[in-house]
Amino acid sequence: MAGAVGRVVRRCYPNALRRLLPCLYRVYTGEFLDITLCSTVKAKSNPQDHARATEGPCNTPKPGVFDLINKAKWDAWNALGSLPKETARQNYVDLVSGLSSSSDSSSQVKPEADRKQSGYETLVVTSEDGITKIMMNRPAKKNAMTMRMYEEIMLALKAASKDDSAITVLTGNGDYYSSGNDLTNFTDIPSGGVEEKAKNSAILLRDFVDCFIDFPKPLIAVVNGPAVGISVTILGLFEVVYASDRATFHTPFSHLGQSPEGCSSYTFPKIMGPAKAAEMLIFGKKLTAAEACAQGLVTEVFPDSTFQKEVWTRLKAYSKLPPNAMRISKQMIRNREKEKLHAVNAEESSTLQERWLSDECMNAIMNFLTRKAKL
Ligand SMILES: CCCCCC/C=C/C(=O)SCCNC(=O)CCNC(=O)[C@H](O)C(C)(C)COP(=O)(O)OP(=O)(O)OC[C@H]1O[C@@H](n2cnc3c(N)ncnc32)[C@H](O)[C@@H]1OP(=O)(O)O
Repeated sequence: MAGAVGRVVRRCYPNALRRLLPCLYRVYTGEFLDITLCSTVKAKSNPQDHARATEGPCNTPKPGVFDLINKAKWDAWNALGSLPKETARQNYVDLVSGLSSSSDSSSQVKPEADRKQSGYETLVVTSEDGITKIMMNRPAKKNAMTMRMYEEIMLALKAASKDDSAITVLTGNGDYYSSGNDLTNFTDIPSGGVEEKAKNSAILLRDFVDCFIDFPKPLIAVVNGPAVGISVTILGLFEVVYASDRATFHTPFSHLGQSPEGCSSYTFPKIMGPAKAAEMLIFGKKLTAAEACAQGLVTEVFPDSTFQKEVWTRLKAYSKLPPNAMRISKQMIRNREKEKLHAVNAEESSTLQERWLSDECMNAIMNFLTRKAKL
């Protein structure tokens, strides 16, 4: 496989790639590298430096998929790879010093005044008025979803499922809701090569979508701007989707050599009928908010100028409804579908694992990374 891809790369991108992406070039041409730079950058301010500093490279079995907290810790520890112990120790000391000074200052704040949950790097999570709001927070990158963001959304959902809020909201900071999967995710190749990368990504994708399938409380998407890829497909697993009239809905999987995920191969035909679903999922037709609403993917569209005000007023009213009644009603609507959704998720994830290794997919990603293509 690596040989075939290498031939395509050598033929199509002989100079640009050598100049722009030396790491990627070596990986795709078969000279697999341990890209320690990526691990080192990630290791900065990472609590797992503690484990790395005291115990050395990751040496314990990977926790199960539902053990989210330990799995996140394990992934972070494992990602540090061969970072020198001394560097890991120093990073850990820096992190802990930073934490203790910030906790000193937060003790000055009245407890009820600050409901913001810290510790997230890619999200802002707040809990107020019976609503937990999970906001994707990489506005300069159009809220593209990094591996870390997937992990953090899973942790935030897990926490929201147990907190005292009645409803949970996912939204984006800035002009985009989300541009979908961060395409640079594919450049951080482990020592096992692209096959291992594809396998790990498929596991993460499956875990991520499972969290939405199993989420027990009403889940609301506040789509503040354009939405692409996986940020669109998972909308079929939300109870309610409110959109600004600036939002668009785009699933360009064929353009990227990929295939649908987020259970959309099942939920979209159910929601909008097979013909409309095919236009989106096979041909990558981009829908306006009004079109998405007409097809049942979006609940209601609001003018952008009044979007936030109108939506949050509505949500605050909903959040005062009896929470147990809302959970039970959600279960009744969703539960008979759950088994099917988990099976669809497993199948979509394993199909994508193969797609990511295809020349079609690798070429599309490299075209984006070398600035030859945008959606
Ligand atoms: C565990 C793995 C699970 C994978 C699940 C499978 C998921 C599949 C998908 O989600 S498929 C969809 C993937 N997304 C894309 O292909 C979008 C790519 N981005 C674009 O085409 C454009 O950036 C845009 C149309 C979204 C916005 O264009 P524009 O308004 O001109 O802005 P910029 O392009 O200048 O973007 C600003 C800044 O953000 C970076 N960026 C935006 N989106 C992504 C992205 N998806 N991945 C990586 N980087 C992204 C862009 O490069 C710019 O960065 P810069 O300022 O140049 O450093």
